[in-house]
Amino acid sequence: MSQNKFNILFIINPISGGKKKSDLPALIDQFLDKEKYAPIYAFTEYIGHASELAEEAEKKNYDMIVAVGGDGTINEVASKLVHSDKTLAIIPFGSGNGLARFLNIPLNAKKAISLINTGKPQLIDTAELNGRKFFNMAGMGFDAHLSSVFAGNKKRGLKSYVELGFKEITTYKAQPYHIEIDGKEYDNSAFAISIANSSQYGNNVYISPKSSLTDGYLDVCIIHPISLVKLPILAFQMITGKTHQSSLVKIIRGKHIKIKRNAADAVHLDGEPLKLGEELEIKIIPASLKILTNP
Ligand SMILES: Nc1ncnc2c1ncn2[C@@H]1O[C@H](COP(=O)(O)OP(=O)(O)OP(=O)(O)O)[C@@H](O)[C@H]1O
Repeated sequence: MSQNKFNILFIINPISGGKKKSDLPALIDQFLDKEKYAPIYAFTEYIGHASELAEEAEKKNYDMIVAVGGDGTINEVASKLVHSDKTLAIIPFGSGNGLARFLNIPLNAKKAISLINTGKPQLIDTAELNGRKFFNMAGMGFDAHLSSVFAGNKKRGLKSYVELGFKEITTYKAQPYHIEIDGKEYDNSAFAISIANSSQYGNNVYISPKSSLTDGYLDVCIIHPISLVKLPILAFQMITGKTHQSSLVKIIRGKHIKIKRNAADAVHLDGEPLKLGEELEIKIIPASLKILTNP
């Protein structure tokens, strides 16, 4: 590794967003400021590999680690960089790119690479659910169910995600939840509950338009049970960033959230599904990740 340049590791997910990335190192070589940075490239080979590479890199002489992929790849890499002095950067290559869009990182690869030359690191809040980190959004109910079905789907990309969504939404039933937010209790039946650190799921679909990554709070977004005829209204409110004014969604800010449901079920952390038990505990970790943003 270089002694007089910034050492930068690119962790590249070759399957995210359904886009090929074999020629990406050459593109990075072309657009990265080589006077300033000494780049190293690593392609992930399996689920969890990005996390292993980031953990190793955190202990080594790297100054910056770049997650090349979507929110799932960022989650794996960033989970190992919470409270680290190393900077995380993003080249968005996902299906949704929720965190990258929120941070205003260009979706164009050349522009995202150029931003690494000039961008400024900023500390953002991160969060954890039952001890597992998330950075953009966690959720349960329909969105976790959909992530879980999408993970088993052969096709990636936005089109297949939307197609699956239409199919699954017709049969999904709302669930009851007991929710405690900073000591205050609520009993709700919900179609889905999203715990928002940023404002959007990805693809500029906003569940929590007023969320901030630097306010020290999470937003608990409870989507009320909803009939199929009202779904287009909710979809319109999400696309136009109006869910904070919607009667179909209740948004409550909090730092420490406990949720009890009737049975073990799916949750998602930044779009990656897993099955967890009935009791979920979620906490904000304020100003805990150094990340490159677009000034
Ligand atoms: N070589 C690989 N083969 C199969 N899966 C991989 C490989 N490398 C990484 N993964 C997994 O790919 C999954 C999807 O990645 P990611 O979330 O970044 O993309 P996406 O789902 O297309 O985008 P987004 O989360 O923005 O919608 C992650 O769970 C990651 O662990």
